[in-house]
Amino acid sequence: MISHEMNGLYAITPGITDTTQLCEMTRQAIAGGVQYVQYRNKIADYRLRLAQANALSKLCKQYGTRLIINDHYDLAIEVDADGIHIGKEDIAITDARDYLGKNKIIGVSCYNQLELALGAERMGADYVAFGAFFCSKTKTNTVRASTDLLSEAKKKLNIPIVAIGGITLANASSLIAHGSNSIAVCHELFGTQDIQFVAKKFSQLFFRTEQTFSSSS
Ligand SMILES: Cc1ncc(COP(=O)(O)OP(=O)(O)O)c(N)n1
Ligand SMILES: Cc1ncsc1CCOP(=O)(O)O
Ligand SMILES: [Mg+2]
Repeated sequence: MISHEMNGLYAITPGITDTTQLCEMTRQAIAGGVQYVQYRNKIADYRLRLAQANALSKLCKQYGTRLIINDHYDLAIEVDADGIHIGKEDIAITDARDYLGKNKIIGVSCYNQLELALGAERMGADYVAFGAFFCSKTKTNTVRASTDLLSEAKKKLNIPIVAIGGITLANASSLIAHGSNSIAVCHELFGTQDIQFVAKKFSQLFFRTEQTFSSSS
């Protein structure tokens, strides 16, 4: 387990087959201030996943942005990504750690369950993710998480918290204010004409929310 400050915008890539387009969209997101990129593609076959993950790995290394691979620990190793994100249908945390080693990031989906998050932390997760907080256009089979859960989790966890699911520029601030260190976004970021602009707007929310906190405390 590595100790790192997880902060800011976490981009979840859209499931598209055009690798050049995927890289250009991701490059724009990084230019707008994205701190973490998650390669998530549920429709690609092995060859396309490998090609896309390799291309994103090169891109992220070029800009010093962390790349997380969704689901596939073997792909993360293959492309020398910074870590993986796993959920309830994926590899166990302890097995992932054995394969990836102590220097890689392991993120774990905890849906709307604090108990899962406490267990994930004990097993060596580097961050936990809660959600969906809102209705997601990207993933429909989700459970709903609340800001109360975020506040409770903030008190009990020592590792960073990521919020995900239907997050927009209009609803993100309340998640940050309730203790989310990072917000993971797909549609609101990649479904727009000006990805760089939207990424910048999301990134500014962190700065503003933190400023509001420190000036009022
Ligand atoms: C940051 C982040 N949080 C949650 C998820 C969802 O993971 P999972 O439950 O394994 O579902 P899939 O994404 O695999 O459909 C995530 N990918 N990233
Ligand atoms: C992977 C995942 N897990 C819960 S919601 C979601 C999708 C996030 O994408 P969007 O920001 O478009 O809702
Ligand atoms: Mg998964």
